Order: sequence, then C-alpha cells, then structure tokens
Amino acid sequence: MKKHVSRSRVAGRCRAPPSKSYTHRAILAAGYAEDATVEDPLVSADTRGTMRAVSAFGGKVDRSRLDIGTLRVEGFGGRPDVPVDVINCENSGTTTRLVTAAGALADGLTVLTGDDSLRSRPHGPLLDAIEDLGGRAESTRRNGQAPLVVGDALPGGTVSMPGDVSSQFITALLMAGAVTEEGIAIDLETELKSAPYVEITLEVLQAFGVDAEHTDSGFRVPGGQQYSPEDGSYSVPGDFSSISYLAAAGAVAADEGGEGVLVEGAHPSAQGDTAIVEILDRMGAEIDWDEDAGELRSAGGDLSGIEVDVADTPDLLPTIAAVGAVADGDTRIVNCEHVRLKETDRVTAMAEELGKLGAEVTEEQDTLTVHGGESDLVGAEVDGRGDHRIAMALAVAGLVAEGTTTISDAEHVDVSFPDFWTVFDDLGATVTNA
Ligand SMILES: O=C(O)C1=C[C@@H](OP(=O)(O)O)[C@@H](O)[C@H](O)C1
Ligand SMILES: C=C(OP(=O)(O)O)C(=O)O
Repeated sequence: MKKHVSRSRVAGRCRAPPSKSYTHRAILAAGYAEDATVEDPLVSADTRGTMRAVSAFGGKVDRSRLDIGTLRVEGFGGRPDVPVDVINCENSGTTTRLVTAAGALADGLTVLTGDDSLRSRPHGPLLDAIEDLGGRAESTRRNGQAPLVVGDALPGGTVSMPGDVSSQFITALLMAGAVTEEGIAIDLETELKSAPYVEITLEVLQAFGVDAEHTDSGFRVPGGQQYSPEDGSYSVPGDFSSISYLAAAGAVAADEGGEGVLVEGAHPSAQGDTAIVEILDRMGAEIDWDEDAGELRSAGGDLSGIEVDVADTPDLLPTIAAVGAVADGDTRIVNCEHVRLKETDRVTAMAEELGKLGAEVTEEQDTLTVHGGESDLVGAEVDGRGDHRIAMALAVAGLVAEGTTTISDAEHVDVSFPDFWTVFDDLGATVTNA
C-alpha cells in the first residue's frame, strides 16, 4: 500500500500507542505464569506473533476484552508444551529471540520461522548460547538464521556471549532462565548494545515477581522461579519509539510558539528511546515533557544538526535522520552499526531514501551523517522497504518536503503503530491513499 504525504503543518493532541517492547515481555511473562492479565497491551502484527507463540506453548490468550484494553492470559505455567506446529514469528525479531529461548525449555523440539526479512536476521549467538547451556538450537541452513529448531529441556548454567549483535538474546535467556533448574548467568564478551532494553526486561521480570540482576560481567537469573504478577495484572506504558515520530512531526512541522503536538501516555519508564526528548531539545525544538502527567509537547524551532550516539537507542535512527534532513548543518548519528541488523539495513535505507528527497547523506559503516540545510527537500517516490520505522520516518520528512512524497509499504506501520496514519492525519498532516 502506498500513501501520499504532502507538505503540511501539524498541531493537536494525540495518544501514544502502548509499548511494543513491554507488551512482548508482558505477554510471554504471562505465558510463563499460571494466569495473568495484561492491561493496555499493544495489539499489532509483532505482538500477535508473541500471542501465537504463547498459545502454541499451551497457554490460552483471551482477546475478548481487548475493547476495554485487557488481555487475559492463561499461561503454560513454567516449561512450555511442545508446539503441534511451526511457530511463524513473521516480521518480529523480539518474538523470534524470546520464543527461541522459551522453546529450548520444552521437552521436545520447536520450529520457528518468519518472513523474508526475519529469515535474514542473525540469531547465531543465541543458538550457540543455548547449545552451551545444554539445550539444542540449530539453524536449518546452518547460517544462524531462521528457520530455527530448538528444544531438549535447557537445564541452564553459565554462558559467554557477545553483547553487540542483539540485546534480545540476553532478554530471551533471562526470561527463560528463571524457570530452568540451574538458572542462567551470562558473561558478556563485548560491550552491550541496546542496553536499556535489558533494563525493560529486568523491570518486567520484577513486576512478575522474578529475581534477575546485573553482575560484574553481565547478568544472572536464578532458576526454579515462578512468574506471578502482583495483583495478577501488568500494565503497559506508552511507546517512546512510536512517540518519536509524533514528537519529530511537531519539531519539523508545528508552529514555533503554537499549540504544537501534544502526546498523551508519555510516562517515564526504562525505555532508552525517551532520549528523543533530549535529542529534539538539543536540536532546537520546543519540547516540554510533563513526566507526572505523561504529556509531551513538541513544536518547531530553529533546528540545527547535532551528534547523537545511538548505541542504546537503535530504533531512533530513522527518526533522527529524518529530522536531521530538515535541520541546518550536520547531524552525525554514531555507533549505528547494529542498526543494520533490523527489519532492513536502516542505515543504508535512510541514506538512500532521504537522498531521493534531495538530502545529502554520507554513510559509513558505523556512522550516518545527514548534511541538513544543504538543499530543500523535494517530494519524491520513496520506499518503505517493508519496514515500519522507515515508513514512519519518511512520513515525517514528507511533512516538510516540497509537494508530495509517496511512501510505499505504508501498511507495515501495523508492526508497531497500527493507527499511525490516522493519528498523523488527525494532527493535520495531509495524507491520502495512493
Ligand atoms: O528487546 C526489544 O524489545 C528490542 C530491542 C532492540 O533490538 P536489539 O537488541 O536487537 O538492538 C530494538 O531494536 C527492538 O526494536 C526491540
Ligand atoms: C527492530 C525492531 O523490532 P524487532 O527486533 O522485534 O523486529 C523494531 O521494532 O524496530
């Protein structure tokens, strides 16, 4: 599906969708539990994958009360059953990694696959770790990519693994490790990238009554634990990766000193992507975050380029690049090599797609520099590359580009922000179907 976005101004109130990262963890944690409700979950293509996995493992996911924001999960209670069929994780890396470790707990084999993008993403270090911990974990093509076959009742133990490919490997092992006999200790061989996502995991584990902790060399979770949330329920906060597009829209296309874009549901949490507030502020946008009210207001200003380190916040790269294309001077996005391992290589994707709009961009392996203000952006046909974040970031650039920008693969917003186009339109963006 293609969407046309024409140059427009935005303003008004909107609501952040619930966090994808918290929702995945809460649904799987509820699966590990006997019984739990997840309040305000994100229901999107990716989180439906995690729901399917919990069902495949013998849990029951009751969606009948989603109209009031409640997802009821009757868990499989500890070790999962052996699924009767292959689990299709579609486009979701989080589902794949978290379910790989869960499947390794079962007394049999679980087979996981996904779409073309997912089947090109790396899982090797997680598979090696599971093997080292006494389980079975193989890639059918022996290239570390899905389809994957995992199982054989992972007993746990201590394992060394790199931390610079995906933090989801750590999250997966911590969540599964809690129900192993021996627990799991992870020694990191490299620096940890995307570290705040492991903090999200620790926060959710704690809310489900599971102990896990940092160690000098990595993380540790004792075995033999039971998942059980206080009061039987867990409530999901708003998603700051999704908020980044709304705040960025305000920064590039809401009048300075005006009402701006006001995002509700923006409460503080462990999400590293709350850094978007400080980043847009440093770039010169008018940003006010009322943390108690959970309201973030963003309006325009004289934007200028800055240097941003995305080691902890890979999902912000497309947003920052889009704003950088509008700002004066260079925006240098450093430490971004791991952003090449997402739904698509987002470093190349943003360099090439912003280039089609007339931006000058220099791509290096670990750095993306957007030379803003060199020339005005001009609407063009751009490719969403089957990647929700590329499509949404290009929509932000489309607000400023002269004329009309046509974005392909626009339906992929369903992965993390299903209402994106409606919310964008309600804020005043001129969006039409192609
Ligand atoms: O654990 C999570 O919820 C996520 C971790 C990050 O991935 P990596 O740890 O692979 O960088 C992030 O990019 C992804 O969107 C969600
Ligand atoms: C990379 C992402 O998610 P996942 O790894 O779950 O596919 C994302 O949402 O940007």
